[in-house]
Amino acid sequence: MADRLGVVRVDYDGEGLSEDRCPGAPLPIVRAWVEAAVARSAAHGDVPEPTALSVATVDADGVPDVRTVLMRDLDERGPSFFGGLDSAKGRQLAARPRVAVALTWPSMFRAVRMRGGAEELSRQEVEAYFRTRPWGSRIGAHASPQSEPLADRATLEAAYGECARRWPDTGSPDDVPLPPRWGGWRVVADRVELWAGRRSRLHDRIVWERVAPGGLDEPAAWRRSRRWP
Ligand SMILES: Cc1cc2nc3c(=O)[nH]c(=O)nc-3n(C[C@H](O)[C@H](O)[C@H](O)COP(=O)(O)O)c2cc1C
Repeated sequence: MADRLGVVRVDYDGEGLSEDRCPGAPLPIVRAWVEAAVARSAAHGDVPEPTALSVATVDADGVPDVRTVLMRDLDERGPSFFGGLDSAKGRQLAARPRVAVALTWPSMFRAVRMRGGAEELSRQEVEAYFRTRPWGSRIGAHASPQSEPLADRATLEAAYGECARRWPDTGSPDDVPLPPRWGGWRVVADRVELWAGRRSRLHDRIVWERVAPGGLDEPAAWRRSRRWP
């Protein structure tokens, strides 16, 4: 049956999520779901960007904003992502370091949500990641004052060409310096939710709420509960 947008209704038929599969702290299962999405992407191609992370911030007027980035790391401290420090997200996070993020894998009937604080990554962490990026992406980071008004496409390409001439590709990770206003953030979650779609919209929702300081891998820091779908 198609709905009003012409979209065929799908009865989500995932394997669900039971308490006995959920550890006392969320990291192991979040990581397992990310790894499963990455593996599925490689095997079936129906999860095009398995680490695509929706990042919601709040502007100075309290109006929410959201965009998609790529999650680049995930450890007990939280997921991290990169972008321009003076971009809209960068300015919003500098003024109000609160964030909500979501990973969504519709073909797997799974989603993960987190909310909490955002902390800026150290220059060492940013540099270490920047050096792993392909030359063209490193040049692009220099060429683009992200989120600023841009007159036309030609201006962007001219800026890229100028940076490419300035820092030619030598095959070394040192050929392009880290742009001073390019950085990254880590989400320090105080709430984590896993959603597993099931038949007749009777989905499983398991929530971990922070009750004490500690990493995403420390059961003593979290209280786990279930939510109505
Ligand atoms: C799949 C996908 C991945 C993206 N990855 C990043 C990223 O890792 N970092 C980034 O700054 N922007 C990324 N973008 C672009 C952002 O969605 C956004 O346009 C940009 O960060 C500027 O957002 P802002 O003006 O709210 O700061 C990505 C977009 C898509 C659709």
